[in-house]
Amino acid sequence: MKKVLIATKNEGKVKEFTFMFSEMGLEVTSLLDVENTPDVEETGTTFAENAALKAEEISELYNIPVIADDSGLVIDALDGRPGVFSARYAGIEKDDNKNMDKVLDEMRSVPPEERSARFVCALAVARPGMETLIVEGYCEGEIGYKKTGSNGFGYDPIFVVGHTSSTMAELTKEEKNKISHRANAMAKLKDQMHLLF
Ligand SMILES: O=P(O)(O)OP(=O)(O)OP(=O)(O)OC[C@H]1O[C@@H](n2cnc3c(O)ncnc32)[C@H](O)[C@@H]1O
Ligand SMILES: [Mg+2]
Repeated sequence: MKKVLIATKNEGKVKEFTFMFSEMGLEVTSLLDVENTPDVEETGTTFAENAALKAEEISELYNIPVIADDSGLVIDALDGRPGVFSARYAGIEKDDNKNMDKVLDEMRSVPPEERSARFVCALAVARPGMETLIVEGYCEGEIGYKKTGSNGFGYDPIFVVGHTSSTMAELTKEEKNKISHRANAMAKLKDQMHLLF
């Protein structure tokens, strides 16, 4: 089975990419499987810039095609925060619970009709000597009032999926991998995969 290297150290992402790429007959490896890989500095101001930074640095290092994901939660009532700072919103320790508590606290007096938000996922495919390909996927929803559900990862327990009353963390992995921002970005990548691997 052909392998694809995802330039991520996020276990939640690795599980979802493993599920979605296996449907294309591709096996996933990630930076969790490789010793002493660099932490790429995410100095970009957009998800796409950060995804490209991660994919290009790792592709250059190993001289192979690499995919990277930069993703996060964009909340309208917080002027788009946490955005590209989603991982470290409550501090550099990247604690999902603290991140969610900070968002719930900042949103505590925001009325129901103003709690709209979206997940964004930018995927970058970097190949030695070739132009980097970028696709983006989105998932609309709103911020709940408490953490509900135990599936998924990150901000899933406080994100109520649009037109449903379920949080992303209440969906099964099959359901999430059909409607998420990551699934929507993958769908755009799917018809180009034969060119890449
Ligand atoms: O950079 P890599 O190594 O991929 O790992 P990371 O966790 O730092 O990843 P990002 O920089 O892309 O930050 C993503 C943040 O957005 C959150 N996030 C991303 N996708 C999510 C999803 O599907 N559900 C919930 N939260 C998500 C996640 O918890 C992180 O806090
Ligand atoms: Mg990161």
